[in-house]
Amino acid sequence: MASSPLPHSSLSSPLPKFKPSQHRTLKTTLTSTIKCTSTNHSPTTTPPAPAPQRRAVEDNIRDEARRRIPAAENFSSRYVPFVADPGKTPPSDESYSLDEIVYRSRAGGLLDVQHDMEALRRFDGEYWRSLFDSRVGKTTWPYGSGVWSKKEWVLPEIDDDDIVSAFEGNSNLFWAERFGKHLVGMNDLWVKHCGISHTGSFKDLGMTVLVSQVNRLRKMNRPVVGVGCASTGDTSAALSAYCAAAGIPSIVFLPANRISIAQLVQPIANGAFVLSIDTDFDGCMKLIREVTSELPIYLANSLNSLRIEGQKTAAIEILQQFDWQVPDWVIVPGGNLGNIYAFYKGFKMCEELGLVDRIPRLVCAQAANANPLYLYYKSGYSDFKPVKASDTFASAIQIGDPVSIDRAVYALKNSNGIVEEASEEELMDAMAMADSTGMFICPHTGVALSALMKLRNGGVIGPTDRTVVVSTAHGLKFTQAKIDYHSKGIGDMACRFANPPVQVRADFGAIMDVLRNYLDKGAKV
Ligand SMILES: Cc1ncc(COP(=O)(O)O)c(C=O)c1O
Ligand SMILES: N[C@@H](CCOP(=O)(O)O)C(=O)O
Repeated sequence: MASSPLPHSSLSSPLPKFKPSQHRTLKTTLTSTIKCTSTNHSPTTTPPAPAPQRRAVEDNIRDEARRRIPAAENFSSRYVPFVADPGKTPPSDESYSLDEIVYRSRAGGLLDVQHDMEALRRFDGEYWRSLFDSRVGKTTWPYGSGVWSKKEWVLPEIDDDDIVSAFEGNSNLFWAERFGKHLVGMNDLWVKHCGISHTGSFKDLGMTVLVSQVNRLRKMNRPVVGVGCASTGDTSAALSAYCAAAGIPSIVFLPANRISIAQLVQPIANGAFVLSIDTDFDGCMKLIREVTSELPIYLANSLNSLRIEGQKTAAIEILQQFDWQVPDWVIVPGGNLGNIYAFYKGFKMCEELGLVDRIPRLVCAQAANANPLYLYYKSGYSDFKPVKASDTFASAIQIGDPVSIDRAVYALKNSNGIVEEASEEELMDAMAMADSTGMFICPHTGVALSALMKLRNGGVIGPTDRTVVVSTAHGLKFTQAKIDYHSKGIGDMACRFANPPVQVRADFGAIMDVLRNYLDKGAKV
């Protein structure tokens, strides 16, 4: 007999209450071997009850988490105004609980999620490294997620039961052996495949956090009837999937005819209310900001600093995957510019909490057709002007007025960072070259790889520098761009690495002729 879907309200059944004396530490199995730096803090060692091999039919991993005795640590976080220039800006006492619905400071600036670093510092770097390492590759709710395995640094106060997760994160850090060796003369080049994920982009990392918090707010009867975003495709895909998983309405504003078919179909399939609007992304962004200030629709773009908290875990994951060794360079394609700051924040927290002793240099890579940050960088950060972004094959970063410009500049200045740009031909050639070495990347990753090639050619990045290129979306979302390239169907582009299929008659002789010709040209057998 088919069972009826779980109504959303059934998720809000009250949690068992525990007396303070029953509280245990974060990861009881670990604490006996890990040093705690506080003298007045004494982690206990009671191991959790082993999970049964077969669950009763009415039991599941969420129930298991409900039975787990919660941690006693008082980790907390709150919104504070984002301070772009600590030297010039006087400290403010403005702050907000994460349970408030607020996206901007009183002065109209960006917000940042600030963690109680003193509380986190009560544990040393070795403690955090071991805790995070112990959670990788498990199915324990919610730590099976690469984001929630760092829960204490993300949203420490959310109840496990409110979390909406697809066990995102833990993405592959791919050793780009052939691309590195043959195309840029490097032996230590890596691609962090954030796009090989639940909805095919890094947006899942931020969206699990934002939608979980919305889930919590709705259980608290806060006025949130739905969640909305403007999108060039990936944000809307992630928002609609996580909202659908939680039974929360989602509303997405898309620039008409400017996103790929694969991206358009994602929110449609996940049941979002999809508005296709006759403007570009910047126009959609302006409209969603106006709408969310009028209606009880929660804003899900990265202007909302909750998103950054999830996205920063990709940086922590990179360090973890290198066994807590710090790479020299990390190259991130940039559009609305939340992600470059997220990477900075993840690396910086690891440094501040003693997991590593330095942070990598960051590179933000933009499409030349949508390059406001690049132009600002080239002006010595003296004169920021939004641009009218032109069409680009890297359509998800066709953004001329990025909301996180201040965050990006902060990240770059504090990591001795660089901004590079790539023309349409450069980014498409880079994508084709990467694909020919066994990857299947998106055009935005092509932008990042072209930046790498330029910085290698200019001698800025050395042959032995350990370098990570962040791949932001799955290549399968951008098949039309690849088809156009490989069929040499792009005006003014040589498409030097095109590999069009050969049309041949169904005839043995004809096929042998074609194959001999191919082998004579030097195909390796
Ligand atoms: C595939 C892809 N790459 C890169 C970016 C740029 O990220 P950000 O807007 O955080 O700079 C986006 C979205 O903007 C994206 O969808
Ligand atoms: N590429 C993004 C653009 C919006 O970025 P966000 O991080 O501010 O949501 C998208 O996929 O929509």
